[in-house]
Amino acid sequence: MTRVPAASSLQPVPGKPRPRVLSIAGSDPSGGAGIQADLKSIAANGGYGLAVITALTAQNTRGVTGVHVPPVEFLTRQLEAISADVTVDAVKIGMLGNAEVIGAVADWLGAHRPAVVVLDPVMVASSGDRLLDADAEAALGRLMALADVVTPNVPELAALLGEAVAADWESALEQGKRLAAEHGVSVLVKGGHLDGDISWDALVDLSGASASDVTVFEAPRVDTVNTHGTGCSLSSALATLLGAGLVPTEAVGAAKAWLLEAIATSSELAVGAGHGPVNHFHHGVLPSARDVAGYAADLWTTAAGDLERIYELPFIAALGDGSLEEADFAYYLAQDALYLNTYSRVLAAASSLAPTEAEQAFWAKGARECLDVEAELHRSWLVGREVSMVQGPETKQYVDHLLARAGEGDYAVLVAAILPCYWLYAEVGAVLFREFEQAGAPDSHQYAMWLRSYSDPAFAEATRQAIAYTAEAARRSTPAQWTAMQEAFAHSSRFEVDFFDAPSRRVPRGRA
Ligand SMILES: Nc1ncnc2c1ncn2[C@@H]1O[C@H](COP(=O)(O)OP(=O)(O)OP(=O)(O)O)[C@@H](O)[C@H]1O
Ligand SMILES: Cc1ncc(COP(=O)(O)O)c(N)n1
Repeated sequence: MTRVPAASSLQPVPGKPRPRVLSIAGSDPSGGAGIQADLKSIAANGGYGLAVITALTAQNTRGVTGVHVPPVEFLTRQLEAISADVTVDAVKIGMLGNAEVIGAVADWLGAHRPAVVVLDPVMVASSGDRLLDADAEAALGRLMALADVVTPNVPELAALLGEAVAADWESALEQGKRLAAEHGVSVLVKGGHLDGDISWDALVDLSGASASDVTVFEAPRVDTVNTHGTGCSLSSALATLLGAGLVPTEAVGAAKAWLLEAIATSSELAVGAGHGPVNHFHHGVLPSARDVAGYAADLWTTAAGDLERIYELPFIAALGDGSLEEADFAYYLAQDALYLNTYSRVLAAASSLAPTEAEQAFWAKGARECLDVEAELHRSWLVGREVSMVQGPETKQYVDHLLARAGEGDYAVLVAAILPCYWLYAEVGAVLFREFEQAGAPDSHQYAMWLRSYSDPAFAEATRQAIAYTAEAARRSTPAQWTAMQEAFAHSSRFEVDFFDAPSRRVPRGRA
């Protein structure tokens, strides 16, 4: 009977379907900002885009030559048509034009508020043209009360507070904190309009979902004129990622990373002679959040073959029934301790490359725990035993592989290489422990303590998280990266088999 299930119980279950994201904004016929940018941004980030148009602009990359706001009754009719039929997961609000439009959107939100509301308080285009009547700025207060996150740029921040425009990043951030406190809303302060080599943004998060109230995001400033629609694109990506279930800091981090690449590759497009658009589809259309489960399932297919081989190893059979020679076990644990020391450094490398704070903290915690386990192995098992502490060939090839992937600096590929150690250990540990219990958990079993440590629920939970992060990295990867991830995972998975087999193959046999 095989002990390898068709799907691991640690795999992520299919997540939310593709989030349905509604943009309520103005039209930009040049396609770089407004509704047109929003729909591209939503699709690029894995959402399904809907659009209700508040206003038409006549504009191109050089500026706005006209604004037409259709009768507000028709705006309400569009909004009602959507809510009568579609469940909206997230809404992004952009250009509103005048106070009457703001009132209509606020009324609709009051009655049909989706779970996520991102408000980009568009006032003036980057060309300097007004997109909101000056006397309507105060009316935005009503909408802010209905939003989860407001995303002002530096001039908009000043206008919303009735203060002078911040001259530097520190003052802008202070204004962001004040705006958040005044309106009880999270604020994403955008520093795109400031000078300097770094383009700063910060999330002042009042949702309680983040580790801290203020998270600062920095990115290199791209030297380009193609910044038309960056604010529209960022807020739509944010709404999409929040709609997919990411926590606010993760959603901002992922949206900003995506936008940075879209700005950096904008010269691939040749649209207009002024401030050109960003390259929304630099990595194509992302698979939906639901597809994360598919990536984990693909990796499992690779791991399952190796797991089958692991269960057939004499070492595992003897470990399971307690008949394993002590010298073999000691050899295995000594190699494990040696392995864990390097594995800890590799996890620390993953932490330093991680795209989100949650992942950074997760891998750093793992790195720390490896050292604790290594120390415990020395204290409890290896003390007093005559064991060689020289890396065996199987250990060496495994850690060399991991260190090489860490050196390459690609987060997605590195976590794919890291994963089999969590996953296969958790699976093997759970099966051996279950069989030990089924055999009546005999007191005479020499390795019961080891079996218990790897069937620990906390280790299973960490494994579940590691799988989820790797699958999420796969979702965001390019096809070439995904191939490299599969390769890195397959190598590590194979090295796991060799690692478990090493005690039986070591030469000379006898004492460890
Ligand atoms: N040259 C740049 N290089 C890197 N990131 C940038 C650059 N310009 C803007 N950004 C980023 O783009 C996002 C939008 O910032 P910005 O402050 O320009 O907002 P905005 O004024 O609302 O945008 P828009 O240009 O659409 O009006 C922010 O995340 C900002 O950091
Ligand atoms: C319809 C519409 N909505 C928003 C913007 C702001 O974008 P930007 O400041 O990049 O011009 C715009 N120009 N047009």
